[in-house]
Amino acid sequence: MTCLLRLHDVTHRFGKVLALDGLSLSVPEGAIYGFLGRNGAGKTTTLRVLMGLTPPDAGRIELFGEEIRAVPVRLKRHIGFVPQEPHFYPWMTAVQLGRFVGDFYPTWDDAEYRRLLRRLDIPTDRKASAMSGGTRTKLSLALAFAPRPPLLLLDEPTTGLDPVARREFNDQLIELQREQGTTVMFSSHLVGEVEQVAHAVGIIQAGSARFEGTVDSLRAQVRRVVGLDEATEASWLERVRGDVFRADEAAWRANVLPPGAVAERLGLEDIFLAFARTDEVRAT
Ligand SMILES: Nc1ncnc2c1ncn2[C@@H]1O[C@H](COP(=O)(O)OP(=O)(O)OP(=O)(O)O)[C@@H](O)[C@H]1O
Repeated sequence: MTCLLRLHDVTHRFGKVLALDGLSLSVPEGAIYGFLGRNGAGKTTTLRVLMGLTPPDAGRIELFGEEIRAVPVRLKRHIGFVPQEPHFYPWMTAVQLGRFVGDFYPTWDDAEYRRLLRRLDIPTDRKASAMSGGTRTKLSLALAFAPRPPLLLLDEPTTGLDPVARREFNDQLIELQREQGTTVMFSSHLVGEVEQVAHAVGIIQAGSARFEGTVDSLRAQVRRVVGLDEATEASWLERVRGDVFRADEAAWRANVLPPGAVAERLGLEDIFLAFARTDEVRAT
């Protein structure tokens, strides 16, 4: 698997708050990578590091095959970004915004931008201030895809959209990603959404990666062990450490559980909840 982007042990502090705590992750080239974490887990800080807006205190970044400490402007030009809440000059129309944003990108493709506006049903002559939230979010997608960036970062882009608009947005993201072959990193705290769009998933908690892999491997590997009595639980959990919670199929079948215990399969929602409550899952 070729990775377009890797973070190694990246740390960032805001004063006393340790926002990123030795974060390591790998984003496969050409995939949609769902970056899942609770509020405050460190998703936005990670994306800001990748946009070159927040230089990390420590750690290494590998991006487009280069190893760097912080993301320089020349690489930023090859990264598209869709923010949580897009802010446009309210008096500009979609066409005017295209001209404005296009000036920042040497690879801006105006014909592609016009095609995207038509495709996403975005009015060309209406001011941004008169667009609905859903249309503004789609506009930020068109602006992000028009320069055909090899890497696109989306920071909880569907926040504030109703379920229908969210589904439409995500369907369009999947289609455009497929057409252009873009590598996409998509942050969200909505498990169902990540399940819908992502080929690979990274779960971040308190600034550290807790899991990385495909959605299927996440389902196959993570289980909740029930049926342990208190005395067994303490010694057994100590003995097996994290392995059993992240074992492969064969290890599960090899019956590593103590008598009476059962390893339950979980839905993705429950897996995420289990990761969020550190005491239930001993991973990594
Ligand atoms: N500018 C800042 N100054 C101080 N602390 C900050 C700042 N930005 C973020 N933090 C803190 O860093 C941690 C990570 O925040 P971050 O915004 O990256 O999380 P997030 O996963 O994106 O959360 P959300 O889903 O709520 O957007 C949090 O504890 C947050 O309070």
